[in-house]
Amino acid sequence: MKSGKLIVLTGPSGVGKGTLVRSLLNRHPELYLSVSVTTRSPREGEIEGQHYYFVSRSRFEQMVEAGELAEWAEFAGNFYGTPYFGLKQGIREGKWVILEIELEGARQIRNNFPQALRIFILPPSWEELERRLRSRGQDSEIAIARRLLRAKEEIEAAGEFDFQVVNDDLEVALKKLESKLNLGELSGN
Ligand SMILES: Nc1nc2c(ncn2[C@@H]2O[C@H](COP(=O)(O)OP(=O)(O)O)[C@@H](O)[C@H]2O)c(=O)[nH]1
Ligand SMILES: Nc1ncnc2c1ncn2[C@@H]1O[C@H](COP(=O)(O)OP(=O)(O)O)[C@@H](O)[C@H]1O
Repeated sequence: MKSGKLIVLTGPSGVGKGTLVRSLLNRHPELYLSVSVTTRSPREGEIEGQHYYFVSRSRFEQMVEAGELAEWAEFAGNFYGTPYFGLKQGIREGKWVILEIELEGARQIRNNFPQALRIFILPPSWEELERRLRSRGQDSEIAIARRLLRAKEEIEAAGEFDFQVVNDDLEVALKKLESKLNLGELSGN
């Protein structure tokens, strides 16, 4: 894999990773999002193969044993992993592959693909992170509490990443990401 072609995006749940990635993908066709497998249940509106591949715990374990995942981790009671087939597909298409993954997975990628560019997304404040998680209105109180607990650990590890971007104003954060990734000007579409 050529240098700079693998991008890891990590940050606490609710910080806006998904929102940022969707905007980047809309504006830059050279980017490719790797779709993860997860044992989490689909949220309302989530589409199989687009947001995630939703699998059973036993299917996930099979994939781990068969060596089909480039990295995997447990997060807030569910398993998540990056299938090699998505990475390969993105590379075949000559694209920059983005992995939107949590901290443990990002650490595995650092060990296995040291050339990957690793970015950490920070919230403007703790209060705002909590507000975003709740306002998304997609998770139970237990799921939110687990995500907030994990968020503390993740934010403490932000310094391990190549650079950090604060997602306060969305457009400002997008521009910063684009400039760091050398993606050129937003087309505005
Ligand atoms: N290690 C790893 N983490 C993943 C993967 N896919 C998603 N995640 C992370 O798992 C965490 C939970 O994701 P999700 O349940 O969709 O919740 P959300 O981030 O709050 O929308 C987030 O930090 C994701 O970035 C993956 O393939 N591997
Ligand atoms: N810059 C921002 N300012 C205000 N709200 C935002 C911003 N970025 C994302 N959000 C909102 O915060 C919530 C969580 O965003 P999401 O992309 O789902 O986060 P993540 O993928 O990191 O869990 C969503 O309701 C989203 O619309």
